[in-house]
Formats: sequence, structure tokens, C-alpha cells
Amino acid sequence: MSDSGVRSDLLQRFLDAASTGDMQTLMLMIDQSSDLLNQRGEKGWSALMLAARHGHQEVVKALLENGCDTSAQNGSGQTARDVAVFWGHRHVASLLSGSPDVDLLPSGGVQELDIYFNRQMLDRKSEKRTDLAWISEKQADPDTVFIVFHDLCPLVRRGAQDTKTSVCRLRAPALQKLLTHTHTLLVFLGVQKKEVAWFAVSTEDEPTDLLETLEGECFFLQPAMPGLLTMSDEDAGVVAQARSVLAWHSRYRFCPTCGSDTRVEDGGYKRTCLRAGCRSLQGVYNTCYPRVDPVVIMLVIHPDGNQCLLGRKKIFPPGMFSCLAGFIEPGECVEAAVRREVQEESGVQVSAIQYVCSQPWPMPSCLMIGCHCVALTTDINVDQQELEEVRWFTRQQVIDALLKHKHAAFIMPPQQAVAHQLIKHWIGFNANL
Ligand SMILES: NC(=O)c1ccc[n+]([C@@H]2O[C@H](COP(=O)([O-])OP(=O)(O)OC[C@H]3O[C@@H](n4cnc5c(N)ncnc54)[C@H](O)[C@@H]3O)[C@@H](O)[C@H]2O)c1
Ligand SMILES: [Mg+2]
Ligand SMILES: [Mg+2]
Ligand SMILES: [Mg+2]
Ligand SMILES: [Zn+2]
Repeated sequence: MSDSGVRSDLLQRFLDAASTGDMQTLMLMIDQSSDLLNQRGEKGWSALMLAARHGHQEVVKALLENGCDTSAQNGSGQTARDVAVFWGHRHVASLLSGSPDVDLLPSGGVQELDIYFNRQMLDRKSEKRTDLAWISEKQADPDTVFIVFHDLCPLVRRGAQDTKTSVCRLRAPALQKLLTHTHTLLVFLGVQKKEVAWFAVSTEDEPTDLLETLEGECFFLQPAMPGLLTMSDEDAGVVAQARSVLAWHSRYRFCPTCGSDTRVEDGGYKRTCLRAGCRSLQGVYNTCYPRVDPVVIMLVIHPDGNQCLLGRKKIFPPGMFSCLAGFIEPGECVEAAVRREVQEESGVQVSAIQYVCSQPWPMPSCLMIGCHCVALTTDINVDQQELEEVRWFTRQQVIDALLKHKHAAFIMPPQQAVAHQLIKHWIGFNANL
């Protein structure tokens, strides 16, 4: 064997000893050839990283005592400490960070995640909603884009090769009949680059004439679930905005205060009571504006840091488990709602809570407020009314589910749901691990 062959064979034996926790071989090799310490094998992994990956505390200790470099990064940009945190080896992570305590919550500040329904393609230009002349000028403008809804479902066409749908962007001439119909509701959504205005058009009757004039396979995306999860990321945001406002119109046709008829104003963002003297006409009255229901959704982390709590509703597809969630009640802050909903649904008590991200969920108009939180207790008492099952899943089981392994213990919620992102973010998911 050549010199370099002998050396790479030595290095492989050294790295294997670190992986398997073979202290005896490892110490012997360090004594004989200390320059092995910081050498890297496949994908830039050092002995320290491999020992951290497998949670061998004694090996990590010995490598550190012999002056191993803790700042080195593997091919995925991870230090040995990152690897230990990812695989949930807290004792090893604390050795590597020099601090006795490693946070259970993924720290380092939460970057804004790119989540389905969150993309804001339009500038909403809310100041233009009351400018009637500007609104009607834009409605007549041949560049203006109209997206059509029937029964709260958007008109879409299927993309060329992929399974995603794209919302049909129509212009005024194609919509002559619809736009002049008295039952048609119009909502000003905002403007795109170069001031092209966008409106949502809602029609009560199925517009069969219109459908016949359109090129390609155009159809209303029904049923809303899972239909609304099949759009392109760009369209999902604008459809979420339009659908929630239209759903509010369909549910609040009459004044909620006195039951009288209402008039649509502010480009579709307000309904004003027609009865003179109605209380809703005094001051700012929230029933006149589109409603949003805040919902907390949380991934509960086990006190050992290596398991998370997921539940399943009867209506979920077979095998799917997701984060617990619930509506915020009047007079309740986010933290209190997280504690109450987790307690109600699983019997588990929660201590630290960390906000992660939010997502508009247009079924019909929720705002999902996503959090991570740490459990104080671990016994489960399922609220059978709401959930079929609630279970702790290990980090390994979650990784298997994320990787869609055939024998995974459960199926992840769809990636368009914020629940998926909360789980993925906890794992610190990286395709190279
Ligand atoms: N995007 C996601 O990942 C995701 C995941 C889970 C749930 N969700 C959404 O969150 C919503 C709330 O979750 P949940 O159903 O577990 O809530 P929940 O646990 O509070 O239970 C729902 C029950 O609460 C009552 N309720 C209280 N306030 C309500 C309100 N404003 N509107 C309707 N019902 C109200 C109703 O009886 C309802 O059946 C769901 O409807 C769902 O659309 C989204
Ligand atoms: Mg719930
Ligand atoms: Mg609940
Ligand atoms: Mg509730
Ligand atoms: Zn009224």
C-alpha cells in the first residue's frame, strides 16, 4: 500500500473509533499520531463531529482535552456543537459550548420563514380604497387584473407540466357581463409593479358564458381543501387575501348590530349599515370591517428536549399527526391561549413559550400564530371530543417522517401548513443530515 493509502486507512480507523465510541483505539491512535486529531474524512466530518453525532460524551471530552478544534465546520457548514444540538445530545452540546445549559428552544433569533399564503405580491394601497374616482378609473383600465371567485373558490388553470394551479388573471373586456351584474361583488386587492391594479370579483351564479370564452382548462378550485393548497406560492398569498375578505362579505351581509341592510364601501373593505341612527355608525365599529380570528398553533417540546407532542383529529388523512391548535378567546393573550389549549387538548402543562412565525389561513379567515413551547409535565390526557390521539414522538421519528421513510411512525402535515414549518424548524432540518 502506498504512503497516502496507509494514511487514509489510518484516518478512517480513527474516525470510525470516534463514531463508535471506541475509547481504547482512539487514545492509542492519538498517542501514536496526534496530527490525526483535526483531520477530516468524507464531507468534511472530523472525529469530534462524528463523536458529537453519536453522543459519545467520553470521546468528545478526550478529543477536547487533546486540543481538538471546535470551530471547524463540515461540508454543510455545521460545527460539532451544531451537530450535537441537532441530534439532541444535550450533554455533548454543553461540553462543546462550554456552558452547562443548552436551550431547548431553537435560538439564534427566528428568521422570517417563507410560508405558503404569506407572500405579499401586491402593495395593498389602503389609502386608495376611499378614492372612488381612482377605483372606478382602475376598474375600466385595460391593464387591470381581475381574479374571479364562485362559492369562495378561485378560478384557476392547471400549469403546463406540474401539478400546481395558477389563478386566472382576467381583463375587463372578458368580464363585461359579470362586472355590470348587480350581484357581483368587487374587492380592491392592491397594485402590482407599474401600478397595475388587482380586484377580486365574486359571482353568485356559476359564470358558464365566461368559462366558455376562456382558453385552456379553467375551473373553480373545489373543494377548498385541499384545492387551496395546490396553487403556486405567488398566487397563494393573493388568493388568501381575497378569499378571506369575500368570506366575510358572505357571512356578514346584514348589519350584525341591528340586522339592517348594508352598503359595501372602501373598495370592498367595509360594510356600512343603511339604517340611520344605528350604533354601528358611531365611531370606529369593528363589525363594519373584515374579521380575522387569531388561532395559536404550537409544537410542545418534551422536557428532555428530544420529543415533541403531536395530535390527530379524526378528519385527518390516515397516519397524519400535527401540532395542537386552538382559537384565542376574548381577553386572552397568546401565551395564555397556548397554555390553555395544550392543557385542554392533551392534559400537558407548558412553561416557556417562544413565538416562531405566523400564517394567514383563509378557511375562512384565521391568523395562525405559531409557537414553540416547553412542557412541564408529560402525562397525556386526550380531549376525546376534539382529538383521536395525542402522542410524544422522538426526534428520530420526526426526522423519519420529514424524510417520508416508508416505515415512519407518522405522516407530517402538508408543507403548506404552518404546523409543518414549526416541526421542521424545531428539528433544524437540513437535507445533509
Ligand atoms: N395551518 C395549519 O397548520 C393549521 C393547523 C391546525 C389548525 N388550523 C386551523 O386552526 C383552526 C382552529 O383550530 P381548532 O379547530 O383546533 O380550534 P379549537 O381547539 O379552539 O377547537 C375548535 C372549536 O372551538 C370552538 N370555537 C371557538 N372559537 C371559535 C371561532 N372563532 N371560530 C370557530 N370555532 C370556534 C368551536 O366549537 C370549534 O369546534 C382550525 O379551524 C383550522 O382551520 C390550521
Ligand atoms: Mg384544537
Ligand atoms: Mg381546542
Ligand atoms: Mg378552543
Ligand atoms: Zn345597523
